[in-house]
Amino acid sequence: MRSSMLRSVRTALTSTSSFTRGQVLRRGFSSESVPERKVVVLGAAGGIGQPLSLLMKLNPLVSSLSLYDIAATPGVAADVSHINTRSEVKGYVGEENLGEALKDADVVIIPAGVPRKPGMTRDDLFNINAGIVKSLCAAIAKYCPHAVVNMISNPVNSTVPIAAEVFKKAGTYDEKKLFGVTTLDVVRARTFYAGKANVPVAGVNVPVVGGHAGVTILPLFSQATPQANLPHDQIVALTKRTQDGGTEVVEAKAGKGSATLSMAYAGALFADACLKGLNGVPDVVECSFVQSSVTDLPFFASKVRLGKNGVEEVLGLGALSDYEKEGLEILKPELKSSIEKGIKFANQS
Ligand SMILES: NC(=O)c1ccc[n+]([C@@H]2O[C@H](COP(=O)([O-])OP(=O)(O)OC[C@H]3O[C@@H](n4cnc5c(N)ncnc54)[C@H](O)[C@@H]3O)[C@@H](O)[C@H]2O)c1
Ligand SMILES: O=C(O)C[C@H](O)C(=O)O
Repeated sequence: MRSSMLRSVRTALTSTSSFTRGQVLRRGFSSESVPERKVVVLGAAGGIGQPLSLLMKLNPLVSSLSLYDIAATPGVAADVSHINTRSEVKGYVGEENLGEALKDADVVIIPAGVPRKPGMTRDDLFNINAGIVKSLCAAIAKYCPHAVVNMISNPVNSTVPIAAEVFKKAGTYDEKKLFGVTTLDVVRARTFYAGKANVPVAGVNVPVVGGHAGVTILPLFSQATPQANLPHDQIVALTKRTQDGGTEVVEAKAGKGSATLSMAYAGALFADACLKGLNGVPDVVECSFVQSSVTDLPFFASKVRLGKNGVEEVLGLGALSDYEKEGLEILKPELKSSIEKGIKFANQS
């Protein structure tokens, strides 16, 4: 999946046409049958939004790219629109234009909201971001109720349940179409594991389950491929580094926000997987925070098979090591309370 996306990016950068015949054939489409797909980025002028918009502009599966923010979108859209790739770009600014931005969307990506500063938890963002997400989701329910939603805004463990409640109230909830984006945890786990195992990162995969905050992020290094049989103390260190990956970036940025570039990469990777699923590409599997019955919690991140309707199958956890079983029990109370906080907020007003 990753190599095909890199291929797509390379092709987009080197081709004056939207996508090459070879690429179209590799995806199993005739050039006539590549579907039109509209992707919307809400918060497109932000630290994540800008590079994510760039990466979506490079994605040949996108035919229409709609960039929305409360400020500065016209400049971002004008800039990105000059890139000679398939999609037509439009920029929208201000709430009065949100409906037009969302209309006919296939995939809506939401990186709108404030990022952390050193010393903050993701939950400290709740007070501001919960309201932002709630109003954006109300607009999604109104203007593009069938779109696949990729939630990036933190705290993901609460913003996804908020979105679900907003959609339920509007009568548009489809649990197959709501995703919390946890791909950055997988990206980090792959990178850190490859470093420790001394294997080429391109061939590494590591499932990451649970949620997206601190101990709720549970990388399953026992299932990492290729197997490296790392000693337990190294697995513990890798787990901790993956759980604290966001904080590592927040501290290094020293007050200037959180991960933006790696997040844009991860967000583009996940949106690409959703588009492939919608287009009927078989065996597209990514980890994501979704409505789930894998544990006793109503939402949980695990491997998910993506298809024409969004989630095709939520996959189970597989065999866990004792250390991972312990991690699973540790994460449940925090994840439960973050989910409940989101549900309560959404139903308050
Ligand atoms: N899921 C993840 O793995 C992950 C990773 C990194 C960051 N994040 C989260 O993503 C969010 C954005 O981070 P960032 O660094 O891009 O922040 P940022 O402040 O640089 O950008 C956020 C953008 O959202 C816009 N915005 C605010 N309210 C809006 C609204 N009502 N409608 C549309 N746009 C609105 C702002 O104008 C700004 O352009 C944060 O909540 C951050 O914690 C999540
Ligand atoms: O750490 C953060 O606040 C941003 C994001 O959730 C991350 O994992 O980088």
